[in-house]
Amino acid sequence: MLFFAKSSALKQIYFDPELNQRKASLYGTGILGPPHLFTTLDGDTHRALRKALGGSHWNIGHLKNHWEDNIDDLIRLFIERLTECAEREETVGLGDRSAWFAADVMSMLSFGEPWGFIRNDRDERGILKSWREGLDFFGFVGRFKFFQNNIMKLPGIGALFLPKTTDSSGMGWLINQAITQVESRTQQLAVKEHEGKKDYMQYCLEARLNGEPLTNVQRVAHVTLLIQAGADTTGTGLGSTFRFLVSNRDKMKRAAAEIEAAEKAGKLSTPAKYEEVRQHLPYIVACIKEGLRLNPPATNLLGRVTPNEGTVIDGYYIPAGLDVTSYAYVVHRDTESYGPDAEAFRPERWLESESPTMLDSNSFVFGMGARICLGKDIAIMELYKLVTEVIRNFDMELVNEGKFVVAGGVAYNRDFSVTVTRKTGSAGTSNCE
Ligand code: HEM
Repeated sequence: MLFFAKSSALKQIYFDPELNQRKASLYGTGILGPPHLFTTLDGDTHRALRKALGGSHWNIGHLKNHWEDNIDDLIRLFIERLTECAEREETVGLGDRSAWFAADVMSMLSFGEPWGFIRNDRDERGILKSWREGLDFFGFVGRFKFFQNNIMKLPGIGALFLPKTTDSSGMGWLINQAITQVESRTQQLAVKEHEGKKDYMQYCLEARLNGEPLTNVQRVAHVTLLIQAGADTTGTGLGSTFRFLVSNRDKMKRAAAEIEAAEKAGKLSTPAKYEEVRQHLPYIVACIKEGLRLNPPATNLLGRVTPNEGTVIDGYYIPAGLDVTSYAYVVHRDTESYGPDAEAFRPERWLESESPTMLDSNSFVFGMGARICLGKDIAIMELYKLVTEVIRNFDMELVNEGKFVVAGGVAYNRDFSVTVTRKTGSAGTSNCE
């Protein structure tokens, strides 16, 4: 695989239709069931599937109209739990807690109700722990095709490594839930139309691929994908943004001052709405962009295959049939795009830039082109709102910076913890890990 480290290669790799006719095989198709959007390699098949499953319900406008109030409820609960931590003077595992929040949002969007990560103050059913424990293995199998195509297919061997739907926790339980919920909703729909707000499982059940409903296995694969793609990715973006701010006191001070000023000017609801953050809190938005730039949660090799006649990327001729990729963690540190201090957490760069749209268009956080993340607007809404509300309500002191861990193409924050003090009302520092 050829790896391109400069922003200048991104558009050629990810927007050229010829290059996007095929994803590279290390996307690991087939380890956990049938190909879904992310693991479908062929460009035409992907296009049809994306047409079937995409739509305006993924856009910010729909989220604002249909889901923002529900996300607000989860944010209130998050703040309530954090306040209890402050009162008990405990250390808060803010990296994990952020991932719990994102997992609650995704379970709510997928099935209509959150699974209770925040309410019950825990990694519900050990889903995130199980996800993280599986990453190295899935990374290994995705890259070592011989193991995937031969060893994994030996009788009884695959079952040794893969989650089981009879498991009472972890990924096995998640898949079991997807199967159960898809089955029971399908039975309900056979009797009467879906009533009330449509969740994302419902969109999946209503999707038509070339005029036909998805098969049952395709439905289950996509419902499972919603949680897998949207929980620990957004959770990592949240955790990293918090960690960079807590570790850079001057930046945190500026962020807090911006929120306070907007609050005094009467520009913020409680919790702050997405649109208010976008319009009135540019520094908070810049902090989030900078956090995602330095700690991109989906640090995968997003390989594409060069076409039959070969191609030119970033001035180099690349022959046919080669895997080519960029890599967010590295391309986000390209000094030609971000300047000599590209390694530094400096949100100001997003505000000072003479060409902010160029900076935005070089961002590889969510991928690019036809395969760009479908859940981008969901993630951005969560980030804007939760980062604002936590900083608005709490002073935080770093206890343990922890580690940004990259495994199997995604990343998470391990052992990042803080103490929190409520800004208004009863103060206290706080061990809610
Ligand atoms: C900060 C959070 C997130 C990051 C950094 C992220 C990043 C990415 C990246 C890099 C891709 C792959 C692009 C490629 O293969 O070229 C992707 C695909 C995808 N993401 Fe996200 N994502 C995030 C949140 C979400 C959320 C909340 C959802 C909601 C379900 C989601 C759903 C998906 C789906 C369905 C795909 C496959 C799209 C396709 O191949 O057509 N993601 N994401």
